[in-house]
Amino acid sequence: MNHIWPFVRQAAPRLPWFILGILLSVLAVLAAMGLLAAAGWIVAGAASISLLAVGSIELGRSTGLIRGFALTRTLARYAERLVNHEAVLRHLADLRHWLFMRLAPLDPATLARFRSADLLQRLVGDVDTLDGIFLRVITPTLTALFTLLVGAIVLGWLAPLTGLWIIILLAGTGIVLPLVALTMGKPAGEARTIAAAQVRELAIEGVKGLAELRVFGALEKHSQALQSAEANRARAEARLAAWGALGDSAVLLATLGALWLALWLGAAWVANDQLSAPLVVVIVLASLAIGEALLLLPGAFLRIGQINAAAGRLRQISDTTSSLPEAAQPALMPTGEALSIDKLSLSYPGREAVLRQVSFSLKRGRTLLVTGASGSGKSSLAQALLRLVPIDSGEMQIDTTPIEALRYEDLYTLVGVLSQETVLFADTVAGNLRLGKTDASEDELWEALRLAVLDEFIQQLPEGLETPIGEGGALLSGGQARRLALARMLLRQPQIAILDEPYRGLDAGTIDQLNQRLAPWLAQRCVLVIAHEPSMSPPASEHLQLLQGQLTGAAPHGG
Ligand SMILES: Nc1ncnc2c1ncn2[C@@H]1O[C@H](COP(=O)(O)OP(=O)(O)OP(=O)(O)O)[C@@H](O)[C@H]1O
Repeated sequence: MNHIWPFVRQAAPRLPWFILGILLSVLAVLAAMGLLAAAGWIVAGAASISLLAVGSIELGRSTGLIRGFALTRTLARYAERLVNHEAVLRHLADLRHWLFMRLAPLDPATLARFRSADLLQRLVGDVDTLDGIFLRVITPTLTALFTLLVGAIVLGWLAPLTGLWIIILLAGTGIVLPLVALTMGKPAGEARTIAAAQVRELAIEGVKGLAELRVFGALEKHSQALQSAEANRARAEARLAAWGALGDSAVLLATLGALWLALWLGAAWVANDQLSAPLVVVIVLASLAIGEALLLLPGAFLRIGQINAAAGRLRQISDTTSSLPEAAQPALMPTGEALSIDKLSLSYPGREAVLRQVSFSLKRGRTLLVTGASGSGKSSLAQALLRLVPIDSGEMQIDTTPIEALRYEDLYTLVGVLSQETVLFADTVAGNLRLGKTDASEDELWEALRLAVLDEFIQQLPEGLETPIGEGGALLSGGQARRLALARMLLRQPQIAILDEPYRGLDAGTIDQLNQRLAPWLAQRCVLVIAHEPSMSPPASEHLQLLQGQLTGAAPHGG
C-alpha cells in the first residue's frame, strides 16, 4: 500500500469527480436494496390478508416505489460508470504527462538505467494498472461499507435482535475477507505485474530486433523466453482468479448464512406475533442486498498487491533525479560569440579517462574540426559541451559564462546540435522540421531544406512538405534522413553549432554541394565539427586530433 498513497494524493484535482462517482455508486446500491425490499414487501403482502384488506391504493403505491427504485438504480449505475471512467481516464492522462515530464530532464546515463521497452511498459501498462485504485478498490470498498451501514440501520430499526445477528455475520465477513484477500493477493499481484512487464518488454524488443534474431538463428530462444514470461503471467493471473473465486464463494456462503438466520429467527418472531411476515421477507431481501455489496470486496482487496507493485515501479521513475541538475542560480544568456574549454577531463564510471586536460577556444566565424579514431572520445566531448555527461574537472564557457551556470533551455537555444544518431519522428517532413522552430514559415522550411540539399527531393514528392516519413524516418534513405535532421538544426538558427559526423552516409557529390550551400551559414557562427576524417567535414579553420584523450594539432583542412 505504501507506494499507492502518493498517486492517490495526486488525484486531488479530480477529487470532486471521484466523490460524485462514489455517491452515484452508493445510490445505485441503495436503489437496488430498496427495489428488493419493496418487491419482497409486495409479494409477501399480496399473499397475506392484511395487505389485500388495505386494497389497491397500497398496492399501487408499492408498485410505484418499485418503478422508482428500478429507474434510479439503472440511471445511477449508468451515470456512475460515466463519471468514474471519465475521472480515472483524466487522472491517468495527468499521471502519464507528469511521469513523462519527470523523465525529460534526466541525463542519458541516468535514463540508460531503464530499458526503453521497460519505460514504455511503465508509462503505459503500469499507469493503466493504477486505474484500479479508484475503480476497483476505493469506490467498491466505500460503497460496500456504506451499504453495510445503511443495512445495519434498517435492520436494527425493523428487528433489532435479528438484525444484530445478521449484521455481525455480514460485517465479520466484510472485515475478515478483505484482510485475507489483501494478504493472499499481494505475492500473486506483484508476480503478475512483474511478469506482465517482462512479456511486454520481450515482445517489443523481439519485434524491434526481429530481422537480427532471424539472421542469427536466435528467434527460437527469444520466443521461448517470451513464452516462459507469458506462462508466469498466466500462473499469477490464475492464482489471483482462484483467490477471487474463493473470496466470492465465502461471501455467498456468509450471505446464505445470513438468509438462513433471518428466516430462522424471523419465523420464530412471526410465530410469536412479534413480527409480520412481510417484514421478515424485507429483512431477508435486505440481507441479500448487503451480501451483494460485500461481493465487491474480495476482488477489490486482491488487486491491491498488483496495483502496489505497479505504483512501486512508477515511483522508481518519479524518484529518479538527474545527475546533472539545472543551474541553481542561472546566469543571463550570453550572445554566443565564443566557445572555449579549458583543461577538460572526463571519465565514465569504472573506465579509464576518455578526455584528459583538453583545451580549445573558438570564435564566431571559425570552424573547428576534431577528428579521431572510433572510441577516441569525440562524441563524449560534444556531450560534455551539451551538459549531458558529468565532467571530472575543467571549465567550459560560452563567451565568459560557464556552461554549468546556464539553464538547459538557454544552453540549447544557443547551441544547436546534429547528433551522431539521426533521430526523426513518425510525422511529416514539415512536422519534423518544425521541431527545430515551431512557428517556422513555409519559406523558412524550404530555405533550411535548400541549405541541406534536400529541397529538390522534397519538391518531387506528391505531398511535398506534408509527406509522412514513417517511423524513425524509415521512408527516407539514410542520407536523406541525415540531411533532414541537419535542416532541422539549421532552422533553429543557433549561435553555436556542434555537428557530430554531419556527412555520415553521404556521397562526395552531395558533400560538395552541402559545403557550398552551408558556407555562408557556418561563417556566421562558432562551429565544432566532429568527424572520423577531414573529407567528412565542411571546410574548417582549425583541425585538431583526439589521441589518447588529448587534443593535438593537425594540418588545417580547406579553410
Ligand atoms: N555512457 C557511457 N558509459 C560508459 N562508457 C561510455 C559511454 N559513452 C561512451 N563510452 C565510452 O567512451 C569512449 C569514447 O566514446 P565516444 O562515443 O565519445 O567515442 P567516439 O570518438 O565518438 O567514437 P565513434 O567515432 O565510434 O562514434 C568509448 O570507449 C566508449 O565505450
